[in-house]
Amino acid sequence: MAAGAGAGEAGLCDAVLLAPLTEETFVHNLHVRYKRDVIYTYVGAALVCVNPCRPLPLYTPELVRAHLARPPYTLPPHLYAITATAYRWVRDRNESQCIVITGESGSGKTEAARVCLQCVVLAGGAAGAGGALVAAGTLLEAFGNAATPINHNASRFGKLLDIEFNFKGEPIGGHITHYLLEKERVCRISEDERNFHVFYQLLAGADVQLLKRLKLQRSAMCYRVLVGSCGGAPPRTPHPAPRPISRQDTKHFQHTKDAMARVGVCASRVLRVLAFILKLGNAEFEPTHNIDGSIGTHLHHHYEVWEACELVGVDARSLLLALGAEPASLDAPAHTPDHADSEPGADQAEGSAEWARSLRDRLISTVYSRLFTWLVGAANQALQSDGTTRTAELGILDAYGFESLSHNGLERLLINYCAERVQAAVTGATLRREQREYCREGLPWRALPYLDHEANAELLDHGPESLLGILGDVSAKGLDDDTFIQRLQRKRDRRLLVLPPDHFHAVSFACRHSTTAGGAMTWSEVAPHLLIIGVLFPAVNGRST
Ligand SMILES: Nc1ncnc2c1ncn2[C@@H]1O[C@H](COP(=O)(O)OP(=O)(O)OP(=O)(O)O)[C@@H](O)[C@H]1O
Repeated sequence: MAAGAGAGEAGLCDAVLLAPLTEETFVHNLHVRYKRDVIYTYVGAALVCVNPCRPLPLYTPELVRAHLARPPYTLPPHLYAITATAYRWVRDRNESQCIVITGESGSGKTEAARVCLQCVVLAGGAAGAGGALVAAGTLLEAFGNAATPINHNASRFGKLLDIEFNFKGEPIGGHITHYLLEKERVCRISEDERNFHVFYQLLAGADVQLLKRLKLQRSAMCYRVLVGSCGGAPPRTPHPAPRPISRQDTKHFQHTKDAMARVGVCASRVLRVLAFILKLGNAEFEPTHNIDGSIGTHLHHHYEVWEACELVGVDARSLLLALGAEPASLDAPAHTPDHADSEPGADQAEGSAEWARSLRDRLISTVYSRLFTWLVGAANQALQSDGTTRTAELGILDAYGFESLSHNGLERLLINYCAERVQAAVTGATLRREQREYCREGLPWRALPYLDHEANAELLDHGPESLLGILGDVSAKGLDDDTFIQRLQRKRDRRLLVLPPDHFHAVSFACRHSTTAGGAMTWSEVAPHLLIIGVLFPAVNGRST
């Protein structure tokens, strides 16, 4: 460590130099620096960044060049220093590297990943795959990010970007691996959230002709999936408005279209699928008692379904049959009683309408998730190296941010679990490495007590009696949520608080988060998520940081 590093700065540039090193002194040091707009601080080989929540003049090509030209730790702490160090290992030693970025939602991970990418692209020179890498990032941000109460640009998927280099250190291609898109969002948002950015961009940025071709209205209020409500029937009266479509959305629509062109995606096909989702989301099903005494499901807004199907070449009658709505009910006037609850068979009728709604929601979220996967595939195709021999890779992992919202379902539980696992891997690796170093050098040291992330993660994933183990078992046997909650109750663990009938709290590194066991967690839904867990973490753990 160069003694002069950070000279003239407030506080200490490396928290390792703090004496005594306690949580209070550590936070105080960050605070002192933050007040002077110094957002970066080293902790040994790791870097802590405090989100400034406003643009700072910290990112220039000159600074990238300065960090590339100087050995590590000779300039004040910066993300460029971490990236330049990793880059030099790739270029000079042909050793693959990975930068792992963690933190809770809104802490600045995506911005940090952008800064790392900017540094790599500048370091590698104008030649190569820099443009395609940036375009792929823009595209996935439009389709995979959304505004939440915590962050107006929250990533709703995990992303590992592997940048491939040739022997000269030029980026020649790359590969994106995405993890668990929060697809539930497509059909269910709460009042203070937005759906994925691209929907608002489309409505704001499309010209009149395009809107007409897609049979869309300009206002987001016309689409149930863009209006904050926790699922259920669409609002009959105007709902509290989601954040209005902004001029930013209009501008970003152009960037998204440019990015699609850059990665070779046909924008018109993609936009038709988006319109299909918006319109099908408006289909509403209500229980009906037919004149012949039978019970059925009546479809409202059937023109939306017709138009939606026309856009993507799907047979509307077959789709409605699959959803459980009789095609006859499209034309024939159905009798929808005002007081359906009091009629015999009301439960059964409501059940079939509910079934149709739930199938509709699953369909649109699955279509969106497949569209997203297809876009990632297209981006990867565009990022394929040009045949030049790749010598090493630099990975940038922008994992999920921990968050606890008013309603947390299965997907958020898994997102938080991923954040926990990444945190456990990072803490374990850094602390273990420091301790090994102390031992190797024969230095006297006192073991530091630290939060046991591993135990928190194991509560969720270790063995058949873990939370996910029980969930998998219950789902595989087709048992209901009550059984799931009862089995959790039998588990005695101070990190788990079960609140019947349908809630439980699990402790994590960030806080205690409440999850609702919200029905229909079938094995077919749970299994792919568990598979992701099996794939993500060996990949992260197996790399050097
Ligand atoms: N280095 C920075 N400089 C200026 N603003 C920043 C910086 N880092 C983050 N921000 C601001 O904070 C916001 C949230 O950051 P970001 O989206 O990167 O968080 P995140 O950790 O990726 O969140 P999530 O896990 O929800 O995706 C950004 O939109 C930006 O306004």
